[in-house]
Amino acid sequence: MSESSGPQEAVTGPDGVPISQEEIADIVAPDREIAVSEGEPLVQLDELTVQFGGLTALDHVTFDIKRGEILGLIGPNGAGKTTCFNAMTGVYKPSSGNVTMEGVSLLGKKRHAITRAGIARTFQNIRLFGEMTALENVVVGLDARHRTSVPGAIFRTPRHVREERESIDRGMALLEFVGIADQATSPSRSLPYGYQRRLEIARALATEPKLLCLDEPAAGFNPAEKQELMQLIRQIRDDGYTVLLIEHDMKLVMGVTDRIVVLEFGRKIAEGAPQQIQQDPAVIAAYLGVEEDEDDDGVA
Ligand SMILES: Nc1ncnc2c1ncn2[C@@H]1O[C@H](COP(=O)(O)OP(=O)(O)OP(=O)(O)O)[C@@H](O)[C@H]1O
Repeated sequence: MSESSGPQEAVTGPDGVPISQEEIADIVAPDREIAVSEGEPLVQLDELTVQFGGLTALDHVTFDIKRGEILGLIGPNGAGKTTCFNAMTGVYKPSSGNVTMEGVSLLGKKRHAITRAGIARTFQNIRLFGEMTALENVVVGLDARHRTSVPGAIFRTPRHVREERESIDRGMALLEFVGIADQATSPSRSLPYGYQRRLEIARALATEPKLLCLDEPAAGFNPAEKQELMQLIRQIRDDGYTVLLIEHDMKLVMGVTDRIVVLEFGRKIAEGAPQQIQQDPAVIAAYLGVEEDEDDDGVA
């Protein structure tokens, strides 16, 4: 078990009775859609193209993200993976093509509207509010869903007080879900690196996304932490979320994803189950010449 992330003691309710994982999951995502329509496309990228001046970073890329799956997005450095995330989440404006979620186009929507539509993400470089506690960082994400007005907050109306209490309960449940509830009151910048990554995931989950996009969540992790992260990603999927994962670590990608899309020079070169991708000649060729590391890069 790594130093930065470990099993937590059983959570108990106000009456001291232990709370089950299922009960925690219900508090974490009360409105989540149970994967009744598992396998249906949730998000569809259709001929998505992003250009930076003369450079085509994403070139007519088409694929579906199916409800309830963990989809890996892989490719050598500079292949266009992050650009793809950024185009989906409103950071970059695609030059052409479309991104739809449940059939509704996300093009032209502002970032917060895309969050509200149900896409949340983490970043390659951790972006937390360093001075805020772990719990406060999560509550910020929850606040995006609140309905009380500014006067409501100033005059502390019953609704505001109720929402505040619910936020704290849900925030704690989310921290529990990602395995760092014991650090709730620590300033996020003082948390070990692995905990900060988990906190980012908890904060993204606070918005109750339909799709959670993880951009290299295992960067800087040791093998034990990677194992624990794989478990957490599976737990997130099993709890009814759909996950899009950009990750360089092939063992992790092959071990945790249901399907994989491979990009090279902005183009999709393969799509399929992990075993298929591992043996795909185009994928092997794309990774040839990429420096191989024991735990990083290289297919297989
Ligand atoms: N804001 C930008 N302005 C200009 N070029 C960009 C911008 N963002 C990305 N690019 C270029 O687009 C291409 C794809 O980059 P991108 O970051 O999407 O690749 P990636 O697959 O995520 O790579 P990595 O694995 O190294 O993170 C690269 O050539 C990159 O230099």
